[in-house]
Amino acid sequence: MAYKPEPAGLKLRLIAAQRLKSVLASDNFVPLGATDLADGRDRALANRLITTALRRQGQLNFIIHALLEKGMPGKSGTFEAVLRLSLAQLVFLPDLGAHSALFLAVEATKRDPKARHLSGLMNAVLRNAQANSAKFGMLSDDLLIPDTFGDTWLTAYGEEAIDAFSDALLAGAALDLTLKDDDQDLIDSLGAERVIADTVRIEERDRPVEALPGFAEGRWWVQDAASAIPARLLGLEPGARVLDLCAAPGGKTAQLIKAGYEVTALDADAKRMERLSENLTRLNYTAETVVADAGKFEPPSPFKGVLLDAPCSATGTFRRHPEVIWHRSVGDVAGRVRLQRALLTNALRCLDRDGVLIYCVCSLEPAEGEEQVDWALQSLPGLKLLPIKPEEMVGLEAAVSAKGLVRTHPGMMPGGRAGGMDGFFVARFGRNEIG
Ligand SMILES: C[S@@+](CC[C@H](N)C(=O)[O-])C[C@H]1O[C@@H](n2cnc3c(N)ncnc32)[C@H](O)[C@@H]1O
Repeated sequence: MAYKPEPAGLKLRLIAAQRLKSVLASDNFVPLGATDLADGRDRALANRLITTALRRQGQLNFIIHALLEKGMPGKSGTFEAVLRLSLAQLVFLPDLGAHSALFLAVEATKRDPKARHLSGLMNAVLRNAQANSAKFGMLSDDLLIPDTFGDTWLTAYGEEAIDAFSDALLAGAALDLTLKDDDQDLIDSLGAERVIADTVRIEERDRPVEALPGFAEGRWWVQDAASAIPARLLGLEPGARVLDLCAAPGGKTAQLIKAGYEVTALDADAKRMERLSENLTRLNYTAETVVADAGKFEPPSPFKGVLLDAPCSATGTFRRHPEVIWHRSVGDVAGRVRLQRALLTNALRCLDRDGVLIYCVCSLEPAEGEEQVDWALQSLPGLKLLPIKPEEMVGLEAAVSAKGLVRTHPGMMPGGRAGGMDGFFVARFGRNEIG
């Protein structure tokens, strides 16, 4: 049989389709790396196709609904993923050319034994999409945010913020780092800009994180500007014993060590704790590590500080994980709310009489943030609110509410910088005498 070379661009689409398929089936999105696809240009293109398909998921749902009369065929292998990647290219990435989208989608479908019989349908649907691409390209951004969250967010944050959320979803996130030591030469060599406190931001990079200056020497760690806020608000004396509950992979643990505290880092997930240990080793930091359930942990003696970065819906991370807003249901949020209450209750048991407790979540849901504070103040008489003051949040004073709670969202500009930040909620508590 004559050797038939593989069409250029097919391999990257097959690999991209597998990754997208796994994310559609509920995996977290992890960009393709060199081990997935060695060629850097192919990898960049494959990641661009996947991220466009994920960020535009709401609009693609609309288009697919309009084009597939009988809905998505069941048990059809990579058909849906290939279709979404190809629609993303045809409608939203016109610079990549329509021909390759069509031709390679059909080729990719033919190579999947479970989808092969649908190559004609793929061709017909994409031709229809091509004919209507101008119309589809003008679909409303309102489709980008699912109804599950759209209404709550509109009530909580207002229309202007929601528009900014859509922009942020499409733009993705810059790379924020927390510096171990302040060094302007390092910041310059990273091509970074200061954001707030010890957070710097890299807008564009041409290398993987591990190849950036200072990584191997442990001079910084990756941490979104919003995620770096909670640990700064403990405000204890250096040397204080601090318990980091739900600590892995250790971004906040590293900050607590940097602040001079004696840190115990706890997480229920042993594998994630291994990552925490590796991260601390790279940074030349040390902490006591414990693998345990934060809801049941009984420390030998109470801590001056407890930071509870509770498991949550993670909707605030949608700039880097656009899939979360499609994966999470109202029921998921309710389940996280119950877990957070159990963890908060035990966090209080771990806290010294004059201790400080930080509760935070990377969620945009008031149910996991502001409403949890209302619940805690009513249900845990041992807790009192220690309001956070705007002057503790230099460059982000607007994130502090009248009650002294911190709420960030992707429409905010930390330090006046464009590019947004994750959605985060932070509350600070102390102990009541009766507690
Ligand atoms: C938001 S992540 C923590 C991020 C971390 N604080 C940081 O800054 O790098 C939430 C963590 O909670 C952990 N977790 C979930 N349920 C837990 C439980 N019951 N007890 C302890 N850890 C738990 C997860 O394994 C996960 O590592």
